[in-house]
Order: sequence, then structure tokens, then C-alpha cells
Amino acid sequence: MKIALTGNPNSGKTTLFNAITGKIEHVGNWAGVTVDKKEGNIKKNLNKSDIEITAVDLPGAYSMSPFTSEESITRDFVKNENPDVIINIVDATNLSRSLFFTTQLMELGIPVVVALNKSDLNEKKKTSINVTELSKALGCPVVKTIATKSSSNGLEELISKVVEVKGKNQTAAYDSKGVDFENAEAVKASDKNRYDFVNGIVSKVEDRKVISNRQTKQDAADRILAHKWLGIPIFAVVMWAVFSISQTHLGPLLADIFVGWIDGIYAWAEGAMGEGVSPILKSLLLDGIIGGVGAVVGFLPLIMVLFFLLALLEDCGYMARVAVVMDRFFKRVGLSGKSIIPMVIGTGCAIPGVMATRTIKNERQRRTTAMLTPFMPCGAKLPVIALFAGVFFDDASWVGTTMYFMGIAIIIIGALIVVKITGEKNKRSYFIMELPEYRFPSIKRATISMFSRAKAFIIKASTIILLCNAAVQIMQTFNWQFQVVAEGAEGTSILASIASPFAILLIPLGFGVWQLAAAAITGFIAKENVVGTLAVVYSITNFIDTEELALVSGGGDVASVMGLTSVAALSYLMFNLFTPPCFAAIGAMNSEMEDRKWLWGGIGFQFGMGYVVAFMTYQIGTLITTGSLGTGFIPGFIAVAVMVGYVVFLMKKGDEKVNQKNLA
Ligand SMILES: Nc1nc2c(ncn2[C@@H]2O[C@H](COP(=O)(O)OP(=O)(O)OP(=O)(O)O)[C@@H](O)[C@H]2O)c(=O)[nH]1
Ligand SMILES: [Mg+2]
Repeated sequence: MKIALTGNPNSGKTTLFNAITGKIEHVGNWAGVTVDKKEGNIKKNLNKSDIEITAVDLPGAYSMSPFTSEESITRDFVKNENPDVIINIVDATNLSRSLFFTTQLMELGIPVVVALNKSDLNEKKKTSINVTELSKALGCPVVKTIATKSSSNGLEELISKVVEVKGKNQTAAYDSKGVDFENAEAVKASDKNRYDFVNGIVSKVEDRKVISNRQTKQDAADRILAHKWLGIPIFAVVMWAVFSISQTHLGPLLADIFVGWIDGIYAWAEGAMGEGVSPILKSLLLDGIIGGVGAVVGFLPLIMVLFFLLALLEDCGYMARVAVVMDRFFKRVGLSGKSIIPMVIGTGCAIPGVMATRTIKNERQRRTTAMLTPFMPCGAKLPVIALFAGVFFDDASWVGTTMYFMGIAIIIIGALIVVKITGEKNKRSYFIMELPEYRFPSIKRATISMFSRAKAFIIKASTIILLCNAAVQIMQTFNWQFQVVAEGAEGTSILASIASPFAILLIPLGFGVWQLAAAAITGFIAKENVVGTLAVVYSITNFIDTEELALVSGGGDVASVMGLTSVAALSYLMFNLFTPPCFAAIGAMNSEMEDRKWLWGGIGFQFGMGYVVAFMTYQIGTLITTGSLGTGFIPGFIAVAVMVGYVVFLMKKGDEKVNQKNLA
């Protein structure tokens, strides 16, 4: 049999789904985390019946009326797939709003079981809910649950109730008598009646103590952490601390040990192959695969520490405050209040981030968010950031922090430009982000989240990154006649001849050599490839312990092997971060934008943005540090002027559209 989990956003559906199926889908301490449906079978120890039960986790919805697309996923699923039973997860701390949806669900004629979740929070607040009364008033079973607890959490009872009600008839507590959903007035009137009905139930069953001490303390904390101006420097300090721990202190410490093991594998493989193996095969295996993949995987400890810390921040409720602070700016530049959620999710990976834009109803806002979300530095970009921070800036924490805030700044500028170009009125959205309560973050949840990211990282490294590195190594070893490239003639290799024309375009940015161009190109397949390819083209296997490396390569450190000044290195880093994301993320952009023009416009914008930012960084930086402009200033300036000019032209055209609309 099939059961559907539905309920308001952030009520704990995915937590409950994970608890009853043993899966590890992403849980976030805010609304709108799940945007797709997820399926799994209920664990045997909870399901005492002999029927197999499949549970489906759905995106949160506030009501059944077609408001946003994720609500329609929920509505369509419930209507089309005809689950045998619906579990309605109700946030016990927010009863009246949740029950609005419950009464709508019950009208569908499918048996409903209510899981009164987050009951632990109510106990803390000394709010009590009379379950027997509630169950009687609604006409369906109600079970208290605590989805975050591993035992005595009410889940076994919940499942047994589910089995019990299957096929039974329930009478809906409230009957709207078939409202016409096309008629806004009728819907409004019916909603009002429903609210009155629900509030009647709530006042009967709930005994709530008025604002507790705890609540006032929370409000006081929010006045500072979510303050419209103070919130930003506080966030900057928090991010700086996160980067300092993960990229400067604890992360590199762990990475050093880890890289030692990778070096061990390298040495072992080298020894195991012996003399008989052909040097080409040997270098493919050693430099291309173990070296290239190892260089990427070497950053795993840094990434794990970072994600662990971010998960703690999310879990304790702080990230939701950051979202509120940013939200103000985003609304001003014509993005939706909901745009912040995709962007925060995008710091993990741009793909689910872009997918999360589905919850934005306004088409322009949704497309703009999908186009701008990839500017947030994602997990795959972290090794690139860590590499450059380590090699050129002595592991400085400001590098990563600056990249985050640059990403945010670019998003704000980008959003302004898009509003201007589309010539649409900047509709202020009134979406209000709900603030979850502060709580002590769970180490267990953060650990689980960290390991699931690590697993994904390792899988990616051992498949796509490995293949790319092998291909890069082969393309570097051979020329077009498929002869081995002689030493000193590296420029004739397949790789060099493909990358060289692109390198010319990059001269004004400070890194016009084929090796760096090749790494940036492979970065479009997956951003980790930038690190892998640099390792292969410069035969560097260890990016973590750069002192040791200085000995191996005979005095030259990584920075001079790459031949970049610090300014050019920063420019290269930004180019890799702020040009289009990997192909997979572009695919996600394509499916959420549903429009060719927007997709190509978005990609063009991302290229232009990356180019302009890198150009300015290199040229201005070089001017400041050396007193003269960098190479290729004039052609670069012309290219940038053309790009900027074109955008200004489009913005002017957008303005005219607005004026015409105003006249009409
Ligand atoms: N204290 C407490 N917290 C809970 C409980 N169940 C879930 N949570 C927390 O509530 C938050 C939201 O959980 P999710 O499972 O992501 O909620 P969701 O309903 O799937 O949310 P969307 O997918 O955004 O609609 C997380 O921070 C959970 O840890 C519970 O029983 N008690
Ligand atoms: Mg969810």
C-alpha cells in the first residue's frame, strides 16, 4: 500500500520520512527544503502488518489551492496517485495554521492520520494539546510524534493507525461544499469560514501559556542577529570563523594526515608496477588518475569540516536569520523573498539550489533566481578556493569569506540588471520567512549531513573526475598524430592546441596560458576538475602540504610553477567561480527556466560577469601592486566595454518598455 506524507512547510515531513524509511533525504530548519517527491519503504520494525508500505515524502503546502508549483506537486500527487492513506504531519507548535490544511485534506475522501509532530517543543513551552478531543473534533486518528527522536517517538503507533484506517470511511469535519476554485471571491469566503471552524477547534483543544521567558529571550537575540544592518557584519564574522576553522586551522590539519595516506597509495602503486610497465601507462595511472584524483580528494577534510559547521549553523536556526537579513536586499532588487532559499541550498550544490526555485511563483523572479543561484560558491568550488587560498595566500580565511560575499554582491547586481532589462515593474513580494526557534544544534544531524556530502564528493571524484583526469593526461601526452609529445614541446599536445586559442582571450585577465585555460574548460564539466587538471598539467600531486612540494620540485613552489602573481591568481579564482557553473547545473537551469532565450541570456550573463570581474581584479590589482596596468589592457578593455555597453543598451530598451506601459 502507498501512503503520502503531507503537511505545512517545515513541519518535519522529511525528518519523519527518514525516520520511518531509514533514508537520508535533506532536512533543513526552514520552509521549502523538499521540492520533489521522494519514495521509500517503511522499516520492518515499525510496520507490524504483513503488507509492504511505501511512503512518499512531498513538498510542504499551506493549502490545497493552486498557489505555487510545489503546492501543485502535492495536490496533483494526492489527487492522481490515490494513496491509500495520508499522514498529515502537523506542527504542534503551530496548530491553527496546520489544521487549515488538514480539513482540506480530509475532504479528498482518503483516510487521514494526523501526526502531531514536534510534541517535544510543546512540552518545553508548557503548551498542551488534548489529543482525544482533537481526534474527535477532526474525525480521524491523531498521534503525538517526535520525529527527531530515535525511540519512544510515537512512530510505531502512527504506522499501526495507518494500517488500521486503510479502506475505512472518514467523514470530513468541515465540508466546503465544492467551492469553485476559479472564483477568487468564493475561495476567499470559503477560506474564511474554514479558518473560523479551525480556530474553534484549536481554542477547545489547546492550552497555551502566554509568551514564555524563553520566547522573549529569542526575540531579543533576533533583534540583534536578524537586525537589518547589524545582521550583515555578524554574518561576515560568522562566515569568516567558519572559513578560518575549515580552511586555515582544523581542515588543513586533517588534510595533511589524509594527504599522507594518498601519497602512500601513490608510492605503493609506483612500487607495485615495477620496471616492466610502459612509462605512458605508468604516468596515466600515477599522474593522471592517482595524482589528479588525489589532488581533488585531498581537499575532502576541509570540505567536510566546512559542511559540518554549516549544518550546525543551519540546525541551530541561525541560517534562517541570515535569510531574513538577506531577504530585505533581495526583495528590493526585484527578487522574491523566497529567492534566498535556493541560494542557501546552492552553497551545497547549485543543482538542488536551482531546483528549489520551483517554489517561486512569479516567472521572472523564478528565472532570475535560477540564473543567479550558481554564483554562490558551491561544494565543488571549495577545493578551488582552498587551493588558491593555500598556495597564494597562506591559507587565509578572508579568501573564502570574500568569495561568498562577492557571490552575494554579484547576485544583487545581476538581479537589478535583469529587472531593468525585462522592463517589468518591481513587484514587491510579501512572502514572510518564518523563523524557527533557536535550539542547540545536533552533532548527530550535522555528522550525518557531513557524511552524505562526503559520500557524494567521493562518488563524483571516483567517476567523472577520474575520467576527466585520465582524458586530460592522455590529451597532454599525445599530439594530433598520436605520437608522444617530446619534452620541451608540450605546446604541441592535443590539450595545448585545444586550449591555446582560448588562452589568448584570457591574456587581459592575467592568465593567458594554455594550462590554466585547459583547467578552466574542464571546470565546466565539474568544478573540481580545475584542481585535478592543474595537478595533471603541472604534475603536482600534493596541494595541501606546499612546503613538502617545494622540496620535490627542486626549490620552485606551486605559485611559481604556475607562474602567476597573487593578483592574477585571485583573478583566475574569480573567473572559475563566477563564470557559468558545471553542465549539470546548466541542465537544471534549463529545466527550471523553461525558456531558451532566458537560458542563453543567463549563460551569456554568467560568462560576461566572470570575465568583467576577473578583468577588473587583475588590472586594478596589478595597477595598485606594481604601478602599471597588466598585460592586454587595451583589447580587454574593448571587450569589457562592448559587453557592458550591450547590457546598458538592453537596460535602456527595458526602460522604454516601462515608459510605454506607463503611458498606455
Ligand atoms: N524539536 C523537534 N524538531 C523537529 C521534529 N521534527 C522535525 N524537526 C525539525 O524541523 C525542521 C524541519 O524538518 P524537515 O523534515 O526538513 O521539514 P519538512 O516538513 O520536510 O519541510 P519542507 O520540505 O521544507 O516542507 C528540522 O530542523 C527538523 O530537525 C520534532 O519532532 N521535534
Ligand atoms: Mg522536506
